[in-house]
Amino acid sequence: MGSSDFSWKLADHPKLPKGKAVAVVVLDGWGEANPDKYNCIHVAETPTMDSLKKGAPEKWRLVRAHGTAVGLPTEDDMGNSEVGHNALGAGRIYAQGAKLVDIALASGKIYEGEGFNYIKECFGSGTLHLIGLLSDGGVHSRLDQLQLLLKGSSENGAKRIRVHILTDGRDVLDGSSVGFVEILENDLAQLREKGIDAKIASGGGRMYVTMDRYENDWGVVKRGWDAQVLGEAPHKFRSALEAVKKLREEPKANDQYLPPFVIVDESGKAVGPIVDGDAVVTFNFRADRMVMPAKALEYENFDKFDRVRFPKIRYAGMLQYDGELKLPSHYLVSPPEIERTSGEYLVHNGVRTFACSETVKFGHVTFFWNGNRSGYFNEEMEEYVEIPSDSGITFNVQPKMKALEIAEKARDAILSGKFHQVRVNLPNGDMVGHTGDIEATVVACKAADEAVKMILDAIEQVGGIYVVTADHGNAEDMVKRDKRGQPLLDKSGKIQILTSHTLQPVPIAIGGPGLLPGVRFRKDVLDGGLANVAATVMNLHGFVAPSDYEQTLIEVVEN
Ligand SMILES: O=C(O)[C@@H](CO)OP(=O)(O)O
Ligand SMILES: [Mn+2]
Ligand SMILES: [Mn+2]
Repeated sequence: MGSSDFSWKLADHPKLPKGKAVAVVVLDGWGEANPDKYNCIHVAETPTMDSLKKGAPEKWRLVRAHGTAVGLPTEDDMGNSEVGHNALGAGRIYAQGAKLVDIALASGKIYEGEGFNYIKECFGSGTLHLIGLLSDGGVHSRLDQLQLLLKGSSENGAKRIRVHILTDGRDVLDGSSVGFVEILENDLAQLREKGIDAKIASGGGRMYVTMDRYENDWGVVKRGWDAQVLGEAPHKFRSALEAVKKLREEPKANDQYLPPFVIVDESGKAVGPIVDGDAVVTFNFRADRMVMPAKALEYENFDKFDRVRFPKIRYAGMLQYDGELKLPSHYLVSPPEIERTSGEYLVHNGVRTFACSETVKFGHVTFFWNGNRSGYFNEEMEEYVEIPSDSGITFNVQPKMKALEIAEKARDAILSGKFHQVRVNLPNGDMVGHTGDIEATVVACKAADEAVKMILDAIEQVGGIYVVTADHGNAEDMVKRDKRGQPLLDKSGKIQILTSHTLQPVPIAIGGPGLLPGVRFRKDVLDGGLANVAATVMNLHGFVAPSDYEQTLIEVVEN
């Protein structure tokens, strides 16, 4: 598209009216799967979502939410919130961080870029620190990418390397941290044989150390800072393998929540605090949980916690994590250039928007929805409301979370008549699903269903339209399965709980009194995915989507 002939103006839809209130509801972690006792959505009472399903195939269908449909490298990649909401909001499929990093590593271009050259300046006398999530989950980072980066950095001049690991257990099985540490230790030993001084320097569980998001709890980032930068933590070990093994012996220990630890030498001194003259790379490609640590590492003025020491370092992200804040300013791989999102188009075309979730998912319907961009496009036209999440708990103890409060805000926004689009994310299925607590996840799904009902009732009252969908699966399958779909048992005969997202498709339902009677899902978009939703929603606002958007899922037939 030549910039000179570009216009934000969307063409009028030939048949669909403007001005209707459209509720866009995203159920986080709500996939479609066979009904059995590990399908918490099936087990839970979900009368509202069940009633929507009865509208199939004209008003209810499934869409793809994983793999290449959302820009991930392969069909074995489960969906996640970042790529899911990016696709929902942007209406196109972008090669996502995971894939862009793969390409940059495979071609070696990563070592020629501005970011690597920037940090390389420190390799002469400083240490290269790599901070990130240690697993092969592929949601925030990938082990094989870390392995390539270690090898490539050492071949490109790094002589002293310290890895600060975050254990996972959320995108991969709980307990798998031990195996990942073994692999990494093995790689580092091989580097040492080549004369590179390479070690693990600190660690901790991802949900307790470093990887908070949307400013829910700066204490999480501080614990990481203390271990990684200051070399201070309540637990000290001589090796990371010993650390994870020992810390996992605690009753109820869990990879996601391991306490922070530092690795010390024989005299008890931390082996790798970050000091003046060092280079630091956060090797996660996914944005949300890296924005807060990136601020701590990069901002001269910072008041979220006492950093004690703010070392003069050269810091680069694997990607740039926030396009609006340009944070961090140096990065190894350019992020996907997600531009002209549906949110930006709609405000240019007079659509007033309200978006809401609770803190842990707030950025999903704002930041991710808008292409990893913080802030409003147009403050006059948009209102984003964040309901504070509970912090410092695992959500199985509060499975209802703030679903009701989110629904109330959405209801009030709909009834106020001030907005054309009211967009929410209901976190329960996902956040509670990640805890692996099946009973609590059933309660969570019921709560999300009740929230959907409240929003649909408000739409009914104002004669509006609803679109109910999800960003990826999670709660619909809580057990690891073999190739035939049978639950897998561990050595002691217990089922292996699946805390992660899934490869399942997700439902999308449309309806409401404002929907013209002839509107239905087309039959010719068989492989429809989340990226097809933006054009669909634009139609429901009375517009035709831009020609480069993925096609709409709906058509209007004469009755
Ligand atoms: O919690 C997260 O960071 C991811 C899982 O790693 O979940 P979601 O993509 O749903 O945000
Ligand atoms: Mn999600
Ligand atoms: Mn999730």
